[in-house]
Amino acid sequence: MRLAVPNKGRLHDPTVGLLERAGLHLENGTDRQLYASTVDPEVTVLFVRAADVPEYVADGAADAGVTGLDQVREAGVDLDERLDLGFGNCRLVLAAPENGSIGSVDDLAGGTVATEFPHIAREYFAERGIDPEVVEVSGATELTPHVEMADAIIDITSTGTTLRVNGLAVVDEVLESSARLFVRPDVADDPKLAEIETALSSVRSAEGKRYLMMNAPEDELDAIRDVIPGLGGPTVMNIAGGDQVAVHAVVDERDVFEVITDVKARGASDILVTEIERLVD
Ligand SMILES: Nc1ncnc2c1ncn2[C@@H]1O[C@H](COP(=O)(O)OP(=O)(O)OP(=O)(O)O)[C@@H](O)[C@H]1O
Ligand SMILES: O=P(O)(O)OC[C@H]1O[C@H](OP(=O)(O)OP(=O)(O)O)[C@H](O)[C@@H]1O
Ligand SMILES: [Mg+2]
Repeated sequence: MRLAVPNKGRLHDPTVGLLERAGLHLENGTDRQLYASTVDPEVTVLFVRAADVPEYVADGAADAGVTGLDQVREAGVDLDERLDLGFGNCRLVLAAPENGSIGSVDDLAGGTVATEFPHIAREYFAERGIDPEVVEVSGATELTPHVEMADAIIDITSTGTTLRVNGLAVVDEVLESSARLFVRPDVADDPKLAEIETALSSVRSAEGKRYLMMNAPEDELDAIRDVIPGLGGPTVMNIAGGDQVAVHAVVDERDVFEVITDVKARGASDILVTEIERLVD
């Protein structure tokens, strides 16, 4: 199974980090290398531009890939989306100079729009029954309205800083995007893909969770159970030769503070909190 992942840019580090945490350790991936083997001899990673991932997968050079939904929509290829990976969250928006003449999509009839996403742009305008000229640029799109190249842009925004410092305001949202695992439909049932998917989603499931361990008086167990909002209830183990039990539970990170206070008040001791790398349901 070949997995195409971004070789640089915003999605590279989080993708490699996710593969590592999922246990798919890259064996020989260096900065300049374009492919790497992994601990699984059946899984190879290809490093390509985020924008090229959809084509690599669709053409069969790779079987699955990680990239933004925006890139898959722009490529116009037919891929199955399997997992939202929880990073690369951004919005593709139509934006125009603040306080200018473009206040709605319709104001762009007969106008010009600059974008790195011409395919998405043309589709978006066609759905709205207008046909502005779409000018393709390969970066610094936010500049184009200020040099009379375009009346508006369709570009990525996340914090909104780039739009703001360039005096642009959002006119409409075109697409909400994030990094996802995409596969070619004909490999959808491949058992290796299921393994990769389980590994990646186990990392996602563990995010924001903590493993809590404690000793507790056996006769307080019910009271302690009541205050642990665990995943399917805590695991309880007898400790030989005493009236204490060991209680283990998976708890939401944001509940940990309160749970510790509550279990301590019910006699728990030796409380340990650890991070969880992966959680396979
Ligand atoms: N500001 C952002 N916040 C969150 N995600 C983003 C942001 N900008 C881009 N992305 C996501 O990351 C993907 C890749 O963008 P990135 O900027 O890393 O590469 P690029 O500039 O298109 O390509 P390259 O660096 O190879 O020239 C985008 O398609 C989008 O899904
Ligand atoms: O809303 P913000 O948080 O400001 O993010 C938006 C900016 O991020 C991306 O650019 P990037 O930083 O990836 O630079 P690039 O143009 O070189 O791709 C995107 O093209 C926007 O310009
Ligand atoms: Mg970019």
